[in-house]
Amino acid sequence: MNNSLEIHVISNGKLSLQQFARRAGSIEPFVDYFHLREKALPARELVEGVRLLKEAGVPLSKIIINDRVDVAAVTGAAGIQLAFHSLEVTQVKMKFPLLKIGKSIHSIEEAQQAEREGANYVLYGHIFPTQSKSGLPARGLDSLREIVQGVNIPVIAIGGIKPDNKDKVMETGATGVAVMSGIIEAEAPLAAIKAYRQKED
Ligand SMILES: Cc1nc(C(=O)O)sc1CCOP(=O)(O)O
Repeated sequence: MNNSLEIHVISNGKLSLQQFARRAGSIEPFVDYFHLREKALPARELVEGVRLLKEAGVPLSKIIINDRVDVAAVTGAAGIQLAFHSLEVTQVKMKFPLLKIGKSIHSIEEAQQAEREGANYVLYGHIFPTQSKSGLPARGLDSLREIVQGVNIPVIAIGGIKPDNKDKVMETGATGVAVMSGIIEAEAPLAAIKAYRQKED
């Protein structure tokens, strides 16, 4: 397998943790990172979610927790995905220097600030129209390219990314893509992830 495209798969808050873990386990070799993004769940259930992921064959080195630094810390997950309402990158970095820190950003200024603060990568979107962000205009490939050229850390693109548009995303210089509905909600997640991995030679 050619792993040049970094693929992040994000939970959607709709599947049970058991379902998410089972599907994650079935596609684990093809995925670089799994994000546990379950805004409605309390910390204790998120910790259980990490346990289920590990049981399904997903190593801690591939698990990123959304927002909840406490959950990342106690589980030993590899990373944390911070949003605008989360703790600041600098605060997290000071206490947890080994944690991989991703910051969700929506402008070039936010991207550059995240880089200055020590984020390991930024997540930028939404690039294409997506049901997850209906009503908000998509930011498009040109603005993604501007972000990529404006920082020295990896940029992961998110929002409406499908097998037939991921090559255009990669052409901007983005390091990878993050996908919610296109993989984990697919009827056949394994076929779906393989479609994202095609034509990468
Ligand atoms: C979780 C999330 N964050 C976004 C952002 O723009 O920051 S877009 C998004 C949802 C992406 O879902 P899908 O892959 O199904 O389009």
